[in-house]
Amino acid sequence: MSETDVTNADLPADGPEPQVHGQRILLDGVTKRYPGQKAPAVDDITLEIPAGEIVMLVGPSGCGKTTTLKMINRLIEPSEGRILIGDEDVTHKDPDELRRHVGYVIQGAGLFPHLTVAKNIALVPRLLGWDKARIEARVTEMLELVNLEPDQYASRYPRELSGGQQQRVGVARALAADPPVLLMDEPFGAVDPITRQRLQDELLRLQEELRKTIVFVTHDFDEAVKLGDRIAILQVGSAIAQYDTPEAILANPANEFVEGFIGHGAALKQLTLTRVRDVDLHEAAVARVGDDPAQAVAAAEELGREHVIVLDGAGRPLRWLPLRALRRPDALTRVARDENLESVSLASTLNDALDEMLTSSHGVVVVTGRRGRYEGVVRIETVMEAMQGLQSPAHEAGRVTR
Ligand SMILES: Nc1ncnc2c1ncn2[C@@H]1O[C@H](COP(=O)(O)OP(=O)(O)OP(=O)(O)O)[C@@H](O)[C@H]1O
Repeated sequence: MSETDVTNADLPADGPEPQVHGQRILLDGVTKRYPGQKAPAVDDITLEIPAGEIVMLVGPSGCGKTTTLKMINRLIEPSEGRILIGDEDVTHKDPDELRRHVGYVIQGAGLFPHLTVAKNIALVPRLLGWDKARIEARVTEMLELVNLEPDQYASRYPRELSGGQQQRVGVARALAADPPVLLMDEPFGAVDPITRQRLQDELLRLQEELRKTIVFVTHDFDEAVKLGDRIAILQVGSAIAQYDTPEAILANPANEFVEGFIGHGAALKQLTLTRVRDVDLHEAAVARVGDDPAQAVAAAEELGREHVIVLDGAGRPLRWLPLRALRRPDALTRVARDENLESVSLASTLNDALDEMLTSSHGVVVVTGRRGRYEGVVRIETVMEAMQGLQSPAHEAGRVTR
């Protein structure tokens, strides 16, 4: 499967609440002093991370985000304080044992280059002594979970994958032993913006199913708003400037530091709070591979459209074709996939959709849903309308719903 095939599957909005598999994390008065440093890198942080939520740690470079994160799996030992996962104080637990139950994803995925994808994913289950059949089944399940075809990818080496695919394998590896907690340190920092947006969407889709407790470090406030159930905005020494939902932080920044961090264009950032699934999609003219081109043209003309979006047999968008390209009778017999087709998923934000439109200058992006199937299109007008709605007084007063 290529990068562009991968899109979100969305759970039905009215389905049962998925079970929470994550555990609460409590940092209780945690301090880290590095030898030879005058001030502590992390100074007495107390933070409760609720079970099954994504909490984003954001803040300027050097403020202590990574140190805070790495103390949770004791890659860095706290100097003072306690860390609880569930009800267990893990501050004095055997660190190797602890790390087998805490997934960890870093920038660039951190895969072992000399191990195949399957062996990378199997690492922790092997350390936990799972039998061969169980490990094999789990590797297949994990690759499917992150939208990589097991037959195609299991025996490859990391260098034979794109950056985005490597990052997916990194996530699969971190989840292989089904840990209740996942720590992610700028995991999508090294991939291009489009791949980054897709990986973010996939993480949200996974989280709908998995409900892990995820602590996620990022420099990028937009990423924090998109992914976070809550955001902790940190200042030097991991001092918490504000810890709240993205909506509350955008509506009521606690102080000047937070205001500065949010930066200008708060209205634009509000677009990050609105998902594509929350707006009315438009219908494009649609044709399927194998359809009669003349009929496709007639249908498009009836809708007053000059282009059709061609779908494959599984209903996934392949490419836009102008009507003049449909004059040949075999025009829809074989249609190649446009690897650069602008598309977003239902879980993407309107900000993502706007980004795609601005870089493509089409003014429209295709929306995909479950298993990458075509759902409709978002038009620039929809984004503009949403932006006007977000600037209304109700939103300024902070009554923003998600
Ligand atoms: N091993 C170390 N020894 C000494 N000082 C360190 C060490 N690791 C980090 N520091 C210092 O601790 C502070 C916090 O670093 P940390 O990496 O946690 O910050 P960060 O917010 O994650 O930064 P960035 O966003 O740049 O990755 C910084 O001043 C850093 O220089």
